[in-house]
Order: sequence, then C-alpha cells, then structure tokens
Amino acid sequence: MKRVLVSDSMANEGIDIFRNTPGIEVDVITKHTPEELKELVSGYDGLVVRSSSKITKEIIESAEKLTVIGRAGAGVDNIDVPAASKKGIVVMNTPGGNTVTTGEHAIAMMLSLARKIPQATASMKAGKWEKSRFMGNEYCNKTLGIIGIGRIGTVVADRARGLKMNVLAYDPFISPEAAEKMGITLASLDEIYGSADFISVHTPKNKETTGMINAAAFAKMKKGVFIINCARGGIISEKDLYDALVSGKVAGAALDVFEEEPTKNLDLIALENVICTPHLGASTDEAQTTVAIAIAEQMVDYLLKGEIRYAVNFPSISADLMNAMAPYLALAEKLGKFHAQIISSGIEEVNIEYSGEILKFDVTPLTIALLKGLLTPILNENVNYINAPVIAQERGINVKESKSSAVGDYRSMITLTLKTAKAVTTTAGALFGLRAPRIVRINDFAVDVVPEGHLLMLYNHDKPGVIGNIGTVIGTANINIARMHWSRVQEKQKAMVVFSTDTPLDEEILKKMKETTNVISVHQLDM
Ligand SMILES: NC(=O)C1=CN([C@@H]2O[C@H](COP(=O)(O)OP(=O)(O)OC[C@H]3O[C@@H](n4cnc5c(N)ncnc54)[C@H](O)[C@@H]3O)[C@@H](O)[C@H]2O)C=CC1
Ligand SMILES: O=C(O)C(=O)COP(=O)(O)O
Repeated sequence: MKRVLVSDSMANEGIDIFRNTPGIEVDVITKHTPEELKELVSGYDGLVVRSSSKITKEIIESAEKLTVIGRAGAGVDNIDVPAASKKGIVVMNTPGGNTVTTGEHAIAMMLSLARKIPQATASMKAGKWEKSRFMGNEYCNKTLGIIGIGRIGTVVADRARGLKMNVLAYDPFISPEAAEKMGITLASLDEIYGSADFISVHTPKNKETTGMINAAAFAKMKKGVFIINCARGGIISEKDLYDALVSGKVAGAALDVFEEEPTKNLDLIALENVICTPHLGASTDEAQTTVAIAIAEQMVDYLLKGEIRYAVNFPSISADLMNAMAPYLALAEKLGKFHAQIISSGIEEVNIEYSGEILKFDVTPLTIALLKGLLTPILNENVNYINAPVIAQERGINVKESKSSAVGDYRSMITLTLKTAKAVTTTAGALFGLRAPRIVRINDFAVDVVPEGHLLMLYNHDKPGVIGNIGTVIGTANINIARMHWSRVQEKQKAMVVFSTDTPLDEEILKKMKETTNVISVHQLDM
C-alpha cells in the first residue's frame, strides 16, 4: 500500500483519484506547523503540495519513505529540489494546468490597475461617489513589456494584443526564430525598461531572477510605468518597489505574490497605488480541477508503475515510451554495473557513445540509467534514477555523451569508456534480438556475455590447458558453470574468458584460480 499526504488544499477531483485507486491510501492534512509537517511526512510515500507548504531540506532529509513530491501547479520554488534529487525523490509539477487562468489573472490585474477598479469599488462601498478621483489610463497602443515569455507570458502576450497593445518580451532562453513563430517581438531588458508603459513578470523564481527588478531596474524605467507581478514574490524587490511607488517613478503596482506569504509588508499594500490579491493567480475552479487531476494521475502512475511524467528533476517518460525504451534502459544500467566491477580506482571521466537505432530516443534517461548502474556497486547508499546524476556530480565525475551514426555489427550499441587515475577502459553493450542485453566488448576483446547472475572475468596467457585447469578448480569446489565465453585478440597472446556460475565463488577458490598456471587476473562480478 502506498500512502499519500496532501498537505495543502486540493480540489476533490484529485483527492478522489487517490481514494479510488486500489493500492493507494490518502490523507488530507492542510493545517500544520513546519515541525508538524516534518513529523507527518515521514510516514508517507507521496506528498502533494501547492504553494503554502514549504518543503525544506530538513523535511526532505527526515522523510524516510518519501519517493515523490507532487506540486499541483507550476512553481516549485517552495520545494528544495536539489535536496529531493540527492535523496532520490522525484519532484513533479503540472505545467500548463493553470496557465490560462494565471495569464487571465495578470490581465485582470493590469486592467484593474490602470483603471483603479479596486480603489473605486472600495470607495463606493464606503458610500462615496468620487468620479474625479479615479482618473485612469488607456491600454490601446501602449507598450507591455513581458519578462519571461513561457506558457503564462505567452497567454498574457496574446490577450494583450487583443487589447491592441504593443508587446515586447525579454527571455534569454527563447531563440529569435521561436519567438517569431509565436509572433513575439523579443527585446533586451533595457529596451523594455526604456519603452514599456506596463511591465508584467512571468519568470520562475530562482537565483537569477530573485531581485532582478530592483532600484537599478526602476531607475531605467519610464516615469509612470505600471508593474504587475503574478509570478513570485521577491523577483521584484519589495523595498525598492515601495520607494519607486512613493517617488512616483512607478505609477502603480498589481501584486498577487509576495516575498513572504501571507505578507507582513502592510506598508507596501497600504499604498493607494497598489492593488493586490492573496496569491490567487491559479485560483479558479477550472485550473484547480485540472491541476488536481493531473498531479493525482501522475503520482499514482509513478507510485504504482514507476512512470515519470513532468518531473522537474528527471526527463519525462510516458508509459509507451518507457515500454519502448525499457530494453535500452536495462542495457545501459547493466553496462554501467558491469564496467564498475572491472575497474580498480576512482572514476574521473565517463564517456558514453550511443550509436544506431537507439538514437531515435532522447538518450538522457539512458545516461542516467547507466550512471545508476555504474554507481550502485561502488556506493553503499541507495542509488536511483533521480539521484544518480547528482551523486556523479558531487563525486566530481565528468560525464560526456556523444552520438555516432556509424552502425557496426549491432543495430544499436552503447560504448562506455571510463577514465580512472590508473587506466582508461572501454566496454560496449548491445541488444540480442529485441530485448536481451549483452556485453559485446571488453577493452580490445570482442565478447558475447549475458550480464546476469554471477560472472567471473579472467585474463590468461593464450596457452593450452588453462580452461581445463580452471574448470577443475571450479568443479572441485562443486560450482556449476552455466555459460562460458572465450575471446582473444591475437593467437598466443593475452586471452580472456568470462564464466557465468550458478553460485558465487568464495575467496579461497578465487585465490586458487589466480594461482593457476597462465592465469593473469580474475574478477568476480555480481550482476
Ligand atoms: N500567481 C500564481 O498563482 C501563479 C504563479 N506562477 C508562476 O509563474 C511562473 C511561470 O510559469 P509558466 O509560464 O508556467 O512557466 P514557464 O516555464 O512556461 O515559463 C517561464 C519562462 O521564464 C523564462 N525565464 C527563466 N529565467 C528567466 C530570466 N532570468 N529572465 C527572463 N526570462 C526567464 C523561461 O525561459 C520561460 O520561458 C512559475 O514559475 C510560477 O512561479 C505560475 C502559476 C500560478
Ligand atoms: O502554480 C503556481 O506556481 C502557483 O503559484 C499557484 O499557487 P497555488 O497552487 O494557488 O498556491
């Protein structure tokens, strides 16, 4: 039974999916202190959050069973994703589920801001009729600068064009060609600051964007600019925004998000030219139903079938793709696991070359699978698809991928070259038929090894009698040989034999084998 905790409010349609799925048990507990949440989480396999629960490193580190954190929404800045990745926990969100709703909120905020609708509403509710107090500004032919032209930014741009606004966008990760296809005019930040009448922010909150709109940025803006933030508090410095609003440089600000939530910055929101909502960007029935269903389905699929969709710390693999890639993932993992056991010092560099039909897939998950296989025999800690790249990086292992269109004897091949302080070694793997993994090369030796069970890899001088002598040592120990593959590069030089045995060999027998005439070295591998 997999247990899921929903720690922020979530639409019933999502909770029902958990409730109605055999094998899943769900609890909804939305009122908790951070300490209580830490205690609570430790008993669950899955955790669903929105923006209220802060999932810190401390919570993650103490969450013994947790394998997946689902964000019913877009931003994951309230989750310590690096800490989750290190612990092997998948973090997934529901991109797109609240895009239109949040874009509409930004437009609603912009429209309300320049026409002072919230202030006029409050005045009328207070029994007044202050027609001349609430003079506004028109949008038609004004310039809207959008910072971050992703999903939400694109919706805002589209709706703003309907209002006959000129739209400029800044996003360093969008190519001019992609922008042109979307009908977006890209501009530099300085161009936007210099020409925009309205500026709306739609980036994620991260190291680069935190505080990106600060006093220096306000100084470059047109006097009388309107600012809209429906992305994240802290992308705009609240202190610098306050000063710019008081000085009149900024004519008004519409804020849905705050540096701290619920905000304690009452001085800022008390300003006459600030309108605000309590993080309502995604709060529509439609968006909440969509994101709740999406995250529940994604988490059920992960918890029960291992299918990963929309993970922010792993490439997405649908069930169909997973099925198609499964033999290659198994091959990559086996190759890594095999190679890790034939080296004798720390890995400095991993070079992976993919060739043949395998190139029809995104090879990123294959590299992750290979790293998982490679690190598992070396480390005692649990290595999985999520933490393998993090562990490799932490250990200073340089991972390089390359692709080759050259197809040799195999339809697909993965060639792995490891550089250690002592040597550079190469192995290669291919599929036999459609599914069966094989090791097909060990350094200079062409082989055909089934990477399963207990293997013995032995180098010897290519002289008569070696096989007989080794067979006698293994047979005397009453150990059955299941398979055997012999290979040599050139007659009478070094040769190699790989045995597969039904049971592992103990140290004493291994020692006897190493002492056998003409044997150079013996490695036992556990696959
Ligand atoms: N107020 C609310 O309730 C909601 C807020 N959000 C916030 O909006 C953000 C954006 O959401 P989506 O559009 O769905 O994400 P998205 O990933 O589709 O778009 C983000 C865009 O920002 C761009 N970007 C990243 N760093 C940048 C930088 N330094 N300068 C300029 N552009 C940069 C990216 O290239 C991307 O195009 C989320 O991360 C979340 O924090 C999202 C949903 C609801
Ligand atoms: O999806 C997002 O990034 C949001 O900010 C929505 O936040 P919420 O789920 O309403 O707390």
